[in-house]
Amino acid sequence: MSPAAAARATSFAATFSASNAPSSRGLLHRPFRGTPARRRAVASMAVSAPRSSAAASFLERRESERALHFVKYQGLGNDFIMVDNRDSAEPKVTPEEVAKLCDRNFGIGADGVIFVMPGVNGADYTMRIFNSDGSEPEMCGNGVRCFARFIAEIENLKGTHSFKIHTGAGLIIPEIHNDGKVKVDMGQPILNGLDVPTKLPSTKNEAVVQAELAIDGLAWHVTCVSMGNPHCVTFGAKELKDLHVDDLKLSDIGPKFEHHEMFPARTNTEFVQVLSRSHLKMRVWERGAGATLACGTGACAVVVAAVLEGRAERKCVVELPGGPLEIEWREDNNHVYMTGPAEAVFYGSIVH
Ligand SMILES: N[C@@H](CCC[C@H](N)C(=O)O)C(=O)O
Repeated sequence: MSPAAAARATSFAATFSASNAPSSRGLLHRPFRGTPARRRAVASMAVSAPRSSAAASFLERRESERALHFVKYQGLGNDFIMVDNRDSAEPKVTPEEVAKLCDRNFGIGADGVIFVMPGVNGADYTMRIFNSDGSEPEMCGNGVRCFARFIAEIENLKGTHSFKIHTGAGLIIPEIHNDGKVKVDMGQPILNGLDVPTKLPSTKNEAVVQAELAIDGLAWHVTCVSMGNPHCVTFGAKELKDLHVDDLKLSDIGPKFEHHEMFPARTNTEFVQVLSRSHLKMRVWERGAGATLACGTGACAVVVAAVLEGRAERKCVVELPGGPLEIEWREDNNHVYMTGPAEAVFYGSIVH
């Protein structure tokens, strides 16, 4: 069955509504209090025609049957369907269903689905994320900022807050600031090539720095970094004078990195242009999601790689197609910190 046909065959139906519509209920039982921009975004997704009582009762019935409420969040255009899964240690949606829900034509459309689950090992919460192809990565930087804002919404918390989040990459600590931005302690980068993992030989102690990777007749110089999930960072190839990231055809070249035999767990790939020693521009091809507008773990890996290659300072602004992230790789504790936005864009329910 083609992916399109498979998506059509889904037993899910998603109904979208502004959360202050009369029939909105479940996850968030209160009016949407977003900024005007957020309200506009929500309104543009809502069905604006007045509901007949028959339609209203149909929607009420569908919602009360086995509706799973979600909130769609985005961080620099990296978008996620957030599910409140605090009452269960099992995700409420299967990986196959995730792929259908993330389909931009036949589903809700998203780069992934994120579940807020009960905390373990002393953490406040557990985050599980699934890519749009249904695969489960260890971590997601933009996702964890959305996760923090989503917790604040469902727990009705105002102002600054920080949480201990258990993830596949260990303990991650996001901190919500007064301006709504979220700063995240992303932990220490993993540089040992075998742990990234990559089969490329190490070039600097155990790290893989500026190693050659042959793709499409070019010898790409790559540095491999794990932020809990694997990243292959390149600033160019031997045969290329300068890399202009806007000129790349990511859908051609990205999959060749992602599925290269040197990456046994596949890889995320970042293509980077150095604008200055504190300003980098990148585009990303994500494992399991393809070209996205932003990748938080990717931006962290880029700064680590740029420092290892002597191209940049430890504190940089990283420009992504969806906007900038502030990244710092601190020398004193070896942790990487990421600061950026995250916001709710609309509310809806999935009917099983
Ligand atoms: N967009 C994310 C990364 C999501 C996971 C990634 N596709 C993987 O498979 O490792 C981010 O912001 O970090």
